[in-house]
Amino acid sequence: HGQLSPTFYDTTCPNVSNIVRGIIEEALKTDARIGASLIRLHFHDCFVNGCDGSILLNNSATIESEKEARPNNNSVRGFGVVDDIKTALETACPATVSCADILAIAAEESVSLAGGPSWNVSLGRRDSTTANRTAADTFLPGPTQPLDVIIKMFSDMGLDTTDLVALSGAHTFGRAQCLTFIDRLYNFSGSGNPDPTLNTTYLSTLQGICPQGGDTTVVTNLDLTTPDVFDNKYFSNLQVLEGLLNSDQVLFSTTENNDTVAIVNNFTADQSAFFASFVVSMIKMGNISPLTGTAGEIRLNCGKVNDNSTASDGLLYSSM
Ligand code: HEM
Ligand SMILES: [Ca+2]
Ligand SMILES: [Ca+2]
Repeated sequence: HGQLSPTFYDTTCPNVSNIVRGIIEEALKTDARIGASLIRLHFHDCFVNGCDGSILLNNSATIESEKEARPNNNSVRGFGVVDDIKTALETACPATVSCADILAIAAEESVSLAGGPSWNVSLGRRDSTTANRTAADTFLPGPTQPLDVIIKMFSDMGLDTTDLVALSGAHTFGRAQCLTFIDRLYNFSGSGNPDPTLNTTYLSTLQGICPQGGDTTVVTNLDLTTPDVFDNKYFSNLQVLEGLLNSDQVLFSTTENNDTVAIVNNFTADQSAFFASFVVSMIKMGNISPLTGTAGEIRLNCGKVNDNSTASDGLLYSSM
């Protein structure tokens, strides 16, 4: 994927990163969670037909929006901020920066604004003219899926176990709804009991937030220690059985012969090792099947495919 390059917009939109950063900074003033929501959009874009902005398309006559796929529906958020970024970029550099690249840049700026690493984002992706809801239902991992299945889903995307553990570290910030982990609190794997790999104090806290028969759309912090800071506390939480999702805790509590435990221990002991791996893995994830060159288009509105008939319609009518 040598087609992508960190200097792609250097002459056509030299300020692109600062513009994206400025809008996220503004949004963070009223929504501490927005950075987390934005990086998740990039992940859910890249795992479905590659990093092509497909997740941003709304339903239309030709589009079955990925927004309504099971892992996304009533869950992914941040579309308004993406639109604000797009509007600002259309003013600064019209028809130049793709929506797929906006997600990649927003992911990096969000991590860096939350205290995590900065990196040079590879750029030059173009936007799809299609979406694939079935692929979103198929390829996005779920919080109750077994570790071996999640490992396989990542390896199908060219991401190894180190990438999986590093990228899971994005759960160092952001929120999750009760419905994504409530089985761990009352009826783990149909046992009628809580998950034994859940710290009992944390269990009581979570039972208070998510009572049986209560509103399962209530959200809580993915990282109970530093909920809005991008750091390695996510990994130390796993060591004391304070991972929120089953898919988080199994990285440490797995009884299979997986190398994820050693990686969690390494990232707990050494935050700079986590940051370095995270950057490598984000660049790898951002390289999944991009559209480049003249493939796809630069969408003018991230929610819909360009209407290429408008110009010729105008000509048609004026000549009549
Ligand atoms: C390893 C497999 C993964 C699973 C099973 C998973 C699952 C989930 C679930 C269930 C939620 C909560 C959704 C909700 O309650 O509405 C969530 C949130 C989140 N995920 Fe993941 N995730 C995974 C990997 C990743 C990766 C690779 C990233 C980014 C690199 C990521 C970033 C996030 C962030 C930042 C949030 C919080 C979003 C917000 O607050 O709006 N996740 N994830
Ligand atoms: Ca996509
Ligand atoms: Ca944190």
